[in-house]
Amino acid sequence: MSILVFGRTGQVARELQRAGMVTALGRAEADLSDPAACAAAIHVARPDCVINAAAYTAVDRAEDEDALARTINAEAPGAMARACADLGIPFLHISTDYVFDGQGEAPWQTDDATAPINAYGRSKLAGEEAVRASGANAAILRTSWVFSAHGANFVKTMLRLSETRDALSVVGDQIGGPTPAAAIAEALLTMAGAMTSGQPGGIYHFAGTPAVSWHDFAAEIFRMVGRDVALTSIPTSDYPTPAQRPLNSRLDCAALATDFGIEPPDWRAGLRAVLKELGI
Ligand SMILES: NC(=O)C1=CN([C@@H]2O[C@H](COP(=O)(O)OP(=O)(O)OC[C@H]3O[C@@H](n4cnc5c(N)ncnc54)[C@H](OP(=O)(O)O)[C@@H]3O)[C@@H](O)[C@H]2O)C=CC1
Ligand SMILES: Cc1cn([C@H]2C[C@H](O)[C@@H](COP(=O)(O)OP(=O)(O)O[C@H]3O[C@@H](C)C(=O)[C@@H](O)[C@H]3O)O2)c(=O)[nH]c1=O
Ligand SMILES: [Mg+2]
Repeated sequence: MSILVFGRTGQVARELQRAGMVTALGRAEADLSDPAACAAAIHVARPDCVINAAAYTAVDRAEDEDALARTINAEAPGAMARACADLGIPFLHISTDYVFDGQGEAPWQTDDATAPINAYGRSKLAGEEAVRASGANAAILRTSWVFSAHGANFVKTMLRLSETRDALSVVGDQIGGPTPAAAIAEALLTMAGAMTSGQPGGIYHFAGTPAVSWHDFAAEIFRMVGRDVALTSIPTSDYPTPAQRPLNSRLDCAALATDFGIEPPDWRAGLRAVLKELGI
């Protein structure tokens, strides 16, 4: 099975290249700010399946770059999905917990109403809609709080800050599931195999378990690495950022287990593996 991946340097893109026999297109080969070029790349490659692992992921910056975020996160995936529909091949796309408004405490179901509260989330929701409208056999995998040894993520931010600071304040009222990029790659490859054999896609959730606050995630990072950082749990109101973030990011992952046999990963095992890879 030949799999074409958009994205080469990103967290999930790297893990896809490590886990499977895939052809990865970096920004130089396919720039998502040019949706037609992405569609053309699919027609040239004629793969059995396409996975989009590239996205505009700078949540705060998106507030000022709404149009660019929309082109990359919505128009480009839409064009990719339509190319896959033309070729009759499956398309797998990654979305986010940030399509929800974060109200309540119940884990979000795949068919719960979406209502993004920031520009990144709105661009990702528009991407979901473009993919669903394409007519392709498409899967949209919503995940959250992605971390790996590479790229920019909360684990690496905490480790970096702890080198120069012995006290940190981290929000304790945003709750979600940290998700290892390697587990997302594995899930996508399993889904790609099943969909290439005819299984229908749909919207699915996939996040690490158990759900925690960013503060408790940070505490576990420092506990595992044995760094003595004085951590204070603060409310979101004490950590102002350009983009508003949802308080409740819990994702109900049951459908993916039922339909594809993929269970949510324990993020603590994933964290241990990432710290080992970082040599800590
Ligand atoms: N990170 C997270 O916490 C979460 C991510 N997601 C979703 O998961 C998916 C993968 O995210 P993740 O691996 O963390 O992403 P990263 O932020 O690690 O990487 C983003 C990737 O997209 C590429 N990219 C960005 N802009 C363009 C462009 N114009 N043309 C071509 N490539 C581009 C980047 O390339 P370059 O290096 O050249 O910039 C990079 O390879 C995305 O769909 C994201 O929305 C969902 C939930 C949480
Ligand atoms: C650095 C730092 C962050 N924070 C807070 C800010 C924020 O609420 C939370 C996490 O910070 P980040 O900048 O990593 O969060 P963010 O980049 O918004 O992470 C999101 O990225 C996008 C792409 C997604 O799709 C989401 O699932 C989610 O992973 O921690 C603190 O409270 N103290 C700190 O010292
Ligand atoms: Mg970020």
